[in-house]
Amino acid sequence: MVHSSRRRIGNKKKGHEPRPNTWRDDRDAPGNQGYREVLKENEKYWQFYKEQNVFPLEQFDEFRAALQRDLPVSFRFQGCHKDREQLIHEMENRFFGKIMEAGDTAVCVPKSLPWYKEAYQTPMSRTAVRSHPILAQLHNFLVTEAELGNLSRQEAVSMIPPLLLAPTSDHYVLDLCAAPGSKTTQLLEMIHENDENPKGMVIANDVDMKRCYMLIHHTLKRFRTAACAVTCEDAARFPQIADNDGGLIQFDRVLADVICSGDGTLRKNPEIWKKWTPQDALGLHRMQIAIARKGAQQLKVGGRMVYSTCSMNPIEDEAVVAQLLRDSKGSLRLMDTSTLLPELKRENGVTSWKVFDRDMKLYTSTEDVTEEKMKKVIVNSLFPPTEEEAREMNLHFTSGSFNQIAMKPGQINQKSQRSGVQIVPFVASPFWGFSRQNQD
Ligand SMILES: C[S@@+](CC[C@H](N)C(=O)[O-])C[C@H]1O[C@@H](n2cnc3c(N)ncnc32)[C@H](O)[C@@H]1O
Repeated sequence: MVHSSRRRIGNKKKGHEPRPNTWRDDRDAPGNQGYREVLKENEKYWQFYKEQNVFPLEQFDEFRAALQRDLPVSFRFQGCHKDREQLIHEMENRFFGKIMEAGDTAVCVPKSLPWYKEAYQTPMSRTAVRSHPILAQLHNFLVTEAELGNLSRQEAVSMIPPLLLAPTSDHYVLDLCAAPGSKTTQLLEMIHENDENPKGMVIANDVDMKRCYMLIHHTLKRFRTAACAVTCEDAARFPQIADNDGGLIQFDRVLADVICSGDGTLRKNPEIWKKWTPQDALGLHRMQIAIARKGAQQLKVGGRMVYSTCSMNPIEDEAVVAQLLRDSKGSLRLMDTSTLLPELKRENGVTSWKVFDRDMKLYTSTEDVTEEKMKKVIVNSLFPPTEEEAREMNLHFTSGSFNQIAMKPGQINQKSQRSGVQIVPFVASPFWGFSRQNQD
């Protein structure tokens, strides 16, 4: 199934009224105290992350407190909007001065992110913003501009993968797990940045039909473009696409913002507090590898892929990246991304981790598995590489924030030659992408 966003926009009914003056996700609307009622505790979660070494133990209390705080409000002005600077100016003039004059110490003026100057963040939650008299006016301004397609409300970490991919107007981009589409929009903005009719395009794919609908009718409706097609396919089986001359399209950029346990999104998805166990990640491991592998197969020689999740769990991040590197037999390599977005604070990835099941039983290898039903779950690729293998892979480049993979000549599989590919695994926030070939 392929939808052209131009056809969709062309069919838009005349006189269509803007949606109500509210963010789409209304869980923190007055009267709905959903966030408040959730007990922000999960002993297994804390124990699991204490064992994983993804950050120094002395930072544990800070980590815990950060996850228990409300999600900060963040938004970004759309990259290809001609009047972007003027709009930013208007926002600052109309609201920021008034907020500072009010002298309320509990109020924080949104600040531009050091690594993305068109994006803003305030540590205040949406509920706090909406209940403050001046900030509520700012909120209404943001809602209106979002409806008009001039800005996107998006978590700050979610903005990073497209920035790392940095597509240009002639790039073919594959967004393998795209819905609801905040990164798809950002990628589209980037290919439109200096070109109203770019040669390149974004293929936005998601396996979930309802979420594809949401991507088209909620997200893409605000962005007029003929440079996007939406497909509904299992990313692990994404087909090879032919161009007009029958040649197979290879993508310049691939985003693998994969399905994951979402355990880095506790502030946005509080129900995870109640139900999270280490088993969530175990069940997704093979799918994540399959999607990442398909993305790498669709990548052009010299292209770049970002693998990202919204989990800090090494099983969903480093273990997947390590297996992808093993499978690539030298045709992919991780790149040090420290020169990209230099103002972004980031941590090195880990090279060693522990494998626990639902009951926090520790496995050191597949030989520890006694239960028959766990034999398919506890597989070799869950376990950390040897020190030597980790060093050869540059696995430490994978990071609590993100990292890249560069590329050297080689083969991904017997049927496709690749070289010069870059992969950027992105950890601790939500995202990834891929596609399917005719082969296996
Ligand atoms: C983390 S969300 C993607 C967020 C999205 N990239 C964005 O920025 O808005 C993961 C998405 O993967 C989709 N998904 C899950 N399994 C998939 C599969 N096998 N193939 C393609 N998409 C899949 C889910 O429906 C979900 O929309």
